Amino acid sequence: TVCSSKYVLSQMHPIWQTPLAVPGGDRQSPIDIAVRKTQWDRKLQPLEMRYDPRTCQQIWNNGYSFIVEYDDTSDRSTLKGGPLEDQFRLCQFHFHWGESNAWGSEHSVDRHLFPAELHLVHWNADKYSLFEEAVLEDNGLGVIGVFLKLGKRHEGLQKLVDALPAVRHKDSVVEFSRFDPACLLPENTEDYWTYAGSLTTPPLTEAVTWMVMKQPIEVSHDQLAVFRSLLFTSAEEEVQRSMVNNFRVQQPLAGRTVRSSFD
Ligand SMILES: NS(=O)(=O)N=C1NCCCN1
Ligand SMILES: [Zn+2]
Repeated sequence: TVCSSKYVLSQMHPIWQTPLAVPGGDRQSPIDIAVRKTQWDRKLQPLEMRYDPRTCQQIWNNGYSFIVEYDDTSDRSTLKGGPLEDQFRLCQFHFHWGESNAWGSEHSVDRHLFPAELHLVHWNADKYSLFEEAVLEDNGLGVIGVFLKLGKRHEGLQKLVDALPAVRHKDSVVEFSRFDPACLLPENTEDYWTYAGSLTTPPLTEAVTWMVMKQPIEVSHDQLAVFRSLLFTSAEEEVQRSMVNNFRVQQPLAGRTVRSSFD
């Protein structure tokens, strides 16, 4: 359901100029994952990602992040298993990052923030026929979150990093093909946390089953620096603003349980 609650105007998001909190929303994201309060669910199945690199279409700077978009008009890049009861289609992936390596991720683990976080966004194609439909339903979306930590250069990410200067400004788009998003997953995809949440950027709808990977991937300082060279602003704007700190503030757990697929 679309968040029908009234917005609190007391706080505004620094980038979207929309309210931060969506009270009346009791399943908002992101959250801190307090490990000692998570509950192991031994019935959680392994996640099954089957991505076809040929469905990769383009990279787009939407003025908040850079989005790598996939053709989701058929079941060629799919996600199922884990906590999901249906088959979901990959529609896009994007990242959130900070101006410094000390923060940038949306979720945290025992309050530990990572320099960046990857979101692979999928929608329930068994129940709905378009992303725009699924985004309004409580079982409509499945987002995989992967933390990025500073370390060795990520060879698979480099192809994406090399394309970023072409989408430096808001509203720029560049063709991007044959990119396998599976290369951005950690070796261990069996261990994850899952909870019922929301989108962290508008429309902020409470439609998301989150699956946050326990194991981060490693990227180099130089690769993150290229993320930070992107701009929130379009080429025409007088004042250029660096695309950094594009994460939402954490939201109340509001009594939810975060389950783990591992003990
Ligand atoms: N950061 S997030 O939760 O994935 N938010 C999204 N909002 C719009 C569509 C895709 N994703
Ligand atoms: Zn995101």
